[in-house]
Amino acid sequence: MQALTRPRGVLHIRAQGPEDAPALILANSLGTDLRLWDGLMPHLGRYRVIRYDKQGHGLSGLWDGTTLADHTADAAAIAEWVGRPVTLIGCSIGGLIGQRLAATRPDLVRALVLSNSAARMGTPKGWRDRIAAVRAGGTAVIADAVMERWFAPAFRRTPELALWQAMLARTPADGYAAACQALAGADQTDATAALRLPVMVVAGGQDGASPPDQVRATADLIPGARFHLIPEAGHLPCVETPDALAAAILPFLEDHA
Ligand SMILES: O=C(O)CC1=CCC(=O)O1
Repeated sequence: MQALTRPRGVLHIRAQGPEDAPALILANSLGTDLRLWDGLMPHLGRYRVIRYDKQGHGLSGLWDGTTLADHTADAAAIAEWVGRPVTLIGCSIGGLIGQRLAATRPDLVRALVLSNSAARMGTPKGWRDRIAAVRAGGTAVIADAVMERWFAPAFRRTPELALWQAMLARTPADGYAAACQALAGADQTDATAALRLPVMVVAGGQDGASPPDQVRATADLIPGARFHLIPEAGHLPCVETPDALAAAILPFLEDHA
């Protein structure tokens, strides 16, 4: 277990792979911890891969965490700890963190992979409603509805669903609400349109949280961005279709990481 000390708390990180290999940071979605990427890891053996639990999730503490800037500062600290420019692969809010990191600290980022992410996600009212629900009853009360947003019907019939539901239900309400607050205030549209680095964008054809058209629209903002649709995937292709995700992104990583 590894801890990265931040000025006001500690992040749980996990670094794997050859120390001098091209470095990847994997940034999680809302309500998940670094196990999100377990299915993709066997495909990333030739890279130095750093995973982490976002503030308020998994084993990491919660101190700021209510703005996208707070979460981006954590990602920047991890990239500085790595000591060389990284490729950030971000899922959902993790992709928003990547967009902001590339916009504000281009010295730290070689390339970006945005999985099921967009320059702006959801609506402020939608996030406020979700915050109210988890503050009143904990993350367990939204777990059934969120599983429908995360996963395509075929995956929802597997026994594994219960494990992802448990991960969400065990996310502390304060940490989850803080990240929802960050999402409510996040709009990277202009900054993302100004990005000039290699970017690959992946969408899931059955994504109930960030529909493919919205993901595609974000790819269209960025000159030269590659776009790939995984028709059978929902919001978390790294969980549902890790082989298809790897097949899509490995050539990009080979070119740019
Ligand atoms: O839980 C959801 O609705 C999906 C999601 C939105 C932002 C994020 O990171 O996950």
